[in-house]
Amino acid sequence: MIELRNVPADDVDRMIDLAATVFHFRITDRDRMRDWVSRMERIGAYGIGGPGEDDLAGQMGVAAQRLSVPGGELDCSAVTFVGVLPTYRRRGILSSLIDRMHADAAAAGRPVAALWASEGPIYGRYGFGVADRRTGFKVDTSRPFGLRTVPDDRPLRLLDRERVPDVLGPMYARESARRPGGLARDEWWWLNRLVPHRDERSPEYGEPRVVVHPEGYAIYRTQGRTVRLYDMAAETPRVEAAFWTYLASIDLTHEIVAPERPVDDLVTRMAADPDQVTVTGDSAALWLRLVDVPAALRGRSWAADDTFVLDVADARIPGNRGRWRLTTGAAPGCERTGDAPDLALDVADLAAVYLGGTPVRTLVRVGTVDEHTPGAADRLDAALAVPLAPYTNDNF
Ligand SMILES: CC(=O)SCCNC(=O)CCNC(=O)[C@H](O)C(C)(C)COP(=O)(O)OP(=O)(O)OC[C@H]1O[C@@H](n2cnc3c(N)ncnc32)[C@H](O)[C@@H]1OP(=O)(O)O
Repeated sequence: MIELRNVPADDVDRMIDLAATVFHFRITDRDRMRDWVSRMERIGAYGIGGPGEDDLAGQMGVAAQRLSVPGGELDCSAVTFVGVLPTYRRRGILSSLIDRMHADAAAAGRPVAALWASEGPIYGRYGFGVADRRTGFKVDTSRPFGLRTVPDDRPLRLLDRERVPDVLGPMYARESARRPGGLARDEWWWLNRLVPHRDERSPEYGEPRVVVHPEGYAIYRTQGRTVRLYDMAAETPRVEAAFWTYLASIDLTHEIVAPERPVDDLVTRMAADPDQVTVTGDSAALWLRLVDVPAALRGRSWAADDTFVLDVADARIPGNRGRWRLTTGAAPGCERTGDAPDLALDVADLAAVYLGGTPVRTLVRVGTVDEHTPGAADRLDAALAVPLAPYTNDNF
C-alpha cells in the first residue's frame, strides 16, 4: 500500500538519495542540495506494509513561486525533484502525487503549476502544455562580429559575485514584467543557481563573470576559447547589442555559445554577417498547468477586446471542465456558460497558448484545437499576443 505524506525535515536526505537513484547522478554537494530541498513543500509516497516497510517510494517537491504572466504575476506551484523508485514504477504513484499537488495548489489559491520535464511524454496527460521554448546559438567570433544595431555606449563594468542579488535582482524584476514566463529569484537562487562558483553540469567552465550596464546584465563563463552565456537581460535592443559586442570581443576567445536564449533573441537579426550565428537548438522549456482555468484567464492582461466561448476538456481537474465565456480586454472575465463554443480544446493546449508562445491557429492546424466559429482562433491569437516571447531561464 502507498500512503502520501508530507516529508519531514529529517527525511530530506532520503529524498536526495532517491533523486540520485532515479536521475542517475552522483551527489557532489549534499549540503547545497539539502538547502534547496529543505526550502520546498515535500510530498512523499511511502510504501506501507510491504517488504520495504516505510520505503520512500516516490516524491515530489513544490516551491511556492510567482510566475510572470502578461500584465503581472500569478502564484504558482513550481514542481520539481519528482521521482519514483524503479522498484515501484508504473503503479500510479506519479499520478497520485500530481493529484495531490493539484489539490494543494487549489487550496493555496495558486491558479497555475509549472515544471521542467525530464522527458516529453510524461506530463501532457496531466494537463501540462509547453508554454515557452528556448533557442540555442553559437556565434563565430574568430573574426570581428559586426552588428546592424548601434550598441548603447554607456560603460559596462564587471560585478563581484556577492553583489549579484542586490544589483541584478531589480533588473531581472523589470525584465520579468516585460516578458512572461519568468520565475521569481531570491538571494539563494541567484547565488546558488545563477552564479555558483562551479557549474556542476559543465564543470569545465570557469568562475561566473557578471557584466552590468545601467539597463541590463549578462552572466557568462569561459573555457578555453569559448564564452558561454548563461543569462542576459537588456532593457533595450541597443543594450542587448552592447552585451553581444562585449562578449564577442573578449580577448583570447573565438566563439560564444548561448544554449538557452529566448526564441525572439535578436542576435540573428542584429548580426551584420548572419553566417556568423548558427542556431544550435530549439527545445521545450516551461510546462504550464492551469489548475484554476477561470482564475488563470482572469489573471493575465489581454491585447484585444473580445469575447469567446471555450469548451475546455480536463482529464484530472473536474472544476475546469466545460464551457467558459472569456472576455478579454481591460477588465478580463471568465464565467460559466451554456452557449455554443467558438473553440474546443484540452486544458494542456490552453496552457500552451496562455503565455502567448504558441499560436492557437497553429494548434488548429495540428488538429488538437477545434475551431467551431470561423476566425475564432485568429481573434484569440490577437487577444493573447505579447510584445516579447515568453521565456524561462530557470530550470528548477
Ligand atoms: C518535474 C520533474 O521533476 S521531471 C522528473 C521526472 N522524474 C524522472 O524522470 C525520474 C525517472 N522516472 C521516474 O522516477 C518515474 O518513472 C516517473 C516519475 C517519471 C513516473 O512515475 P510512475 O509512478 O511510474 O508513473 P505512473 O505509474 O503514475 O504513470 C502514470 C502514467 O504515465 C505513464 N508514464 C510514466 N512515466 C512515463 C515516461 N517516462 N514516459 C512515458 N510515459 C510515462 C505511465 O505509463 C502511465 O500511463 P497509463 O496511465 O497510460 O498507464
